[in-house]
Amino acid sequence: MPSPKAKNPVRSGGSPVLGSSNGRYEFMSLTKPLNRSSPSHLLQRQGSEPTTARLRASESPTRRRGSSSSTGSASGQGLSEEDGIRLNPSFVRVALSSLLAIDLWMSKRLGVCACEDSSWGSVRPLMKLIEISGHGIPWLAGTAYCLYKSDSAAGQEVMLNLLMGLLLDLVLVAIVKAVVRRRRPAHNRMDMFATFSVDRYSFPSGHATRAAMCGRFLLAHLVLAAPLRVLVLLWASLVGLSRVMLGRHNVTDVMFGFWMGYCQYNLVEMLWLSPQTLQGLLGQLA
Ligand SMILES: CC(C)=CCC/C(C)=C/CC/C(C)=C/COP(=O)(O)O
Repeated sequence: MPSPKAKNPVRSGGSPVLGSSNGRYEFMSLTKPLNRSSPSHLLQRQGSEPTTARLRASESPTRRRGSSSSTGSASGQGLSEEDGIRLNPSFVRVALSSLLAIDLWMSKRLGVCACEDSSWGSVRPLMKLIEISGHGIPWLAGTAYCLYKSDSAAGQEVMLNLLMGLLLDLVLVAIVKAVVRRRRPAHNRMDMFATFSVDRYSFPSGHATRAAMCGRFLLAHLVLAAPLRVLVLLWASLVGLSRVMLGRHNVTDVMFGFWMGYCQYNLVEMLWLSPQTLQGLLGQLA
C-alpha cells in the first residue's frame, strides 16, 4: 500500500497500524506475514499502544512463556489467529480515521456556497432560504399557529404531536451536540439566524434531523397527494444538501442527522398523545 502523504489527516491520529520510519508512516498488512527485515521498532510501537498492551496483559501464561517463539512467528512465519485478533482494533481505528478523512475532504469540496467568494457563492442566498425553511423557529411558530387555528379534534391532535416532536428534536439534538462536541467545518461562516450555544457544534445537523422527522410526519399524517409527497422528499433532501454546501456541516453530520430524525419520528409515534391522554393531562393541570 502506498504511504500517505504528509498532510494526510489519517496519519495525525498516530494509528498503531502505521509504522514510523524516519518520521514517515507506512501502512502494515494485517493479514500477510511480516517481513523479517521489518524494523523491530514497528512491533514495539504496536505493543506500546494501550489497547494492544491491555490485550497482551490478558494473554495466557502458556503464550507468555512461549513468547520468544511467538515473536519468531510474527516476524517470520506469519501471524497467528491471536495476533490477528490483537491487530483488529487497530484496523477499525484506521478504517474510522480514513472515513473521517474522506468526510472532511468531501465536505470541503462540497462547501461551494460557504461564502460569497466561493465557486457557487451566487447560490448562497437561495441556500440560506432553504436553511430558514428547516429552522426551528418557523416550524414551531407555524405548528403553534395551526394548532390554535384548528377547529377539529383530529387536526389539533396532529398539530399537538408535531409540536411535541419538534420540542423533542431540539432537546435530543442539543444533548448529542453537547456530548459529541464536534466543531463546525473551518470554512463555515457563523452567520446563522437564532442559534443556541450548542449550535456552535456540528454533530448532528439539527436541520437534517428536523427535515427527516417533519418529512416523515407530513407524509404519514398530512400530505397525501403524490406530487406533494415528492415535494416533501425533495425539500428534506435539499435541506440536508444545503447544510454541506453552505459549509455549516460535514457530510457525516447530515447523514447521521437524517438517520436520527428518522428514528425520532418512531419515538413520536410511540409517545403519541391521544385526545384521551390530553384530557387526562389537562385535567391534572386544572
Ligand atoms: C421556542 C424555542 C425554544 C425556539 C428555539 C428555536 C431555535 C433557536 C432552534 C435552533 C435551530 C438551529 C439554528 C439549529 C442548528 O441547526 P444545524 O443544522 O446547524 O445543526
